[in-house]
Amino acid sequence: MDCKTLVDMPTTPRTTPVPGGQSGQTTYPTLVLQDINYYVTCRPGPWWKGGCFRGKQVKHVLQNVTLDLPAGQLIAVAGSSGSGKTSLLDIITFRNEGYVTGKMAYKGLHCTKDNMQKICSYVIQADRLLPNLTVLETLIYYAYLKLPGETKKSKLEETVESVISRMGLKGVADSRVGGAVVRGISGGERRRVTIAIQLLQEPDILLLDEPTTGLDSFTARHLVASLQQLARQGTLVVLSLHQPRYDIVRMLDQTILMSKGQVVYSGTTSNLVPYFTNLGHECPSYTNPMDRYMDIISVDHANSENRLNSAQRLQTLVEAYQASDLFAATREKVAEQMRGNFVQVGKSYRPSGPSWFRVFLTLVSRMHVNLYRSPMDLLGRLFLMPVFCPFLLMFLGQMKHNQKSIQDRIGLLYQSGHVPPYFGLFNAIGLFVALRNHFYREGFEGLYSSTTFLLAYTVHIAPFMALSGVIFSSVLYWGAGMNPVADHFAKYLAVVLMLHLSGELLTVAIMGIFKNPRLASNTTSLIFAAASLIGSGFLRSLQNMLQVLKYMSWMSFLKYSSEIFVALEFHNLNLTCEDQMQGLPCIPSGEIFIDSNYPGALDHEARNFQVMAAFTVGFFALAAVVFRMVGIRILQ
Ligand SMILES: Nc1ncnc2c1ncn2[C@@H]1O[C@H](COP(=O)(O)OP(=O)(O)OP(=O)(O)O)[C@@H](O)[C@H]1O
Repeated sequence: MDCKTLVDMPTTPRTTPVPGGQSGQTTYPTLVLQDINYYVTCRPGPWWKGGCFRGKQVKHVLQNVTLDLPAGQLIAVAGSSGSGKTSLLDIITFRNEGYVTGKMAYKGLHCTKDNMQKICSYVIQADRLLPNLTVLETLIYYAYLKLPGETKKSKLEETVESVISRMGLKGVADSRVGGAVVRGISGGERRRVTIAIQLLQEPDILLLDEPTTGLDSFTARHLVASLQQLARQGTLVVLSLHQPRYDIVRMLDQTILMSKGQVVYSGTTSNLVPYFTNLGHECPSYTNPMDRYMDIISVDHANSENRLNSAQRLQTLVEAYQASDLFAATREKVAEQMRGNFVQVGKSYRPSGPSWFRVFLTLVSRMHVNLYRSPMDLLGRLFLMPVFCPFLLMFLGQMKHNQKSIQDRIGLLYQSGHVPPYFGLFNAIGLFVALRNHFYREGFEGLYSSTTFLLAYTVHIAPFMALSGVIFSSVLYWGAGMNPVADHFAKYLAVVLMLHLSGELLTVAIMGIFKNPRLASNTTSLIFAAASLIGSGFLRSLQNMLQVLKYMSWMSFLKYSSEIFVALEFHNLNLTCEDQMQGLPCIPSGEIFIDSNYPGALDHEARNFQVMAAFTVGFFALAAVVFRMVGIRILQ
């Protein structure tokens, strides 16, 4: 197969008319882009070479891109790395970071972020799926998140089944998706699941960024064939491709060739060879035309002479395209659509999505199932904190009622205040990252807000946290022989639970700022250490601290938990003086210890509980604000 067979390729029969089309003439809806220019600002060089001190540079990523993209055809945007393919798809879906000029319209309506989010689905390069769910479960959960609230269960399952068979996933419907750590379905199947998710809502426009990257030739061909079929059913399918193989090129109805942010060719794939041959760039026999044309439109950076020659050739090709009849026809079509003179198909925007409550329940259920399916994660969340108790008990044993036991009690209370938030941190670092990445993708699609996500996360961890906290507190409290009053134990447990939850929520908030989990972990550890140093009073008496540190200690949540712990443990505690150290006064009762080290702790109990609760709620609010302000990261 070679260039000749590509010329002979039949052009797509466009037979399905849409309402309003003139008889005998097919008028598929078209997405039109008019004079799109895209600019991004970037630093000239890295910061360690002084980039921070030089002014930002403006990069012209896309230049005067005018395209008409009709539905019903499989359209590919091809070009070498950095040619602007992803940027073009980003602009269509309003995911771009920089500044855009130009116009975009679909079905007679100017495109806005809101309406494009509703009619357009975007398959990014990476597959972000929860590894422990099966293919069927993944799609069912997405159906609950995407389809209108009134959709009946039977209809929802029918939709999922139809998408599964369209994407050829029947054989793996009950297989685990898997990921980097857990073995699951193949990479190609994962790609198809990602695409299937986007088909649940039957989008008008489906964009795919390099969907064949990393796939073997058979899987890639199968995937593109599925997309071709989808396009034939009337969907506008645009995919970006690096350097497609010949069998894939043959399936493409339209090809857009890009280089350095400029369109070098846009038209039918069958016209590709005659077009370039006319320009004096023949395609030798037995050559993949896409390889040939990709070579001639790329800028060769091997040396300055090659660079100059290839850049000049590119410029000539761009000018030739802009002077061609092909481009004139495109401009005319686009201008006509922009004038609104074409058939108005009407607003086919989807009905509103599911209710907030349905989305919330779906998220909680999905997070639970994902956790239950991973025994190690589940065991870690439940038992890592309690496993710490035997070590503490081995070290302390049953506490006595003598003078030395004061130090033991301080050590025990110190650990009681530190272990729960630190294990909250470990849990968040281990288990939140995958969910966060998932949220970035789904949040971008507008499926739910950051507050809904964080609320679902908090509700899903609550039972595990409660069980883990109850085991930890019971073993430590009764095992070490702390103040044996049921009421005191209940209050101790409440503080442990609040500390555990606060630690996890603060880590989650920090992970909203730092993408890198290790950086988030270190930052949160530092905050905990600082809070302990200035607030707990276990490392240094609060009475002897500098005044400024005393003021700062009010900001430490460990100040309040420590006061509660000390009041609970030392209240009504009688101590013997038999082991009194020479030169040191005997402390015969817990009240004396409280008065000299934590004055007023007994009276402040209610206030301390309220502040602890406020910190817990505050950390949740902080996480919600951070995720909202920092925004949803674009993860390709
Ligand atoms: N936000 C941005 N900041 C800086 N440069 C950017 C930004 N977005 C795009 N670019 C630059 O614009 C050019 C086109 O990028 P784009 O990702 O669209 O290319 P591409 O054709 O999709 O490449 P690839 O095939 O490697 O994914 C590149 O040189 C890229 O560095």
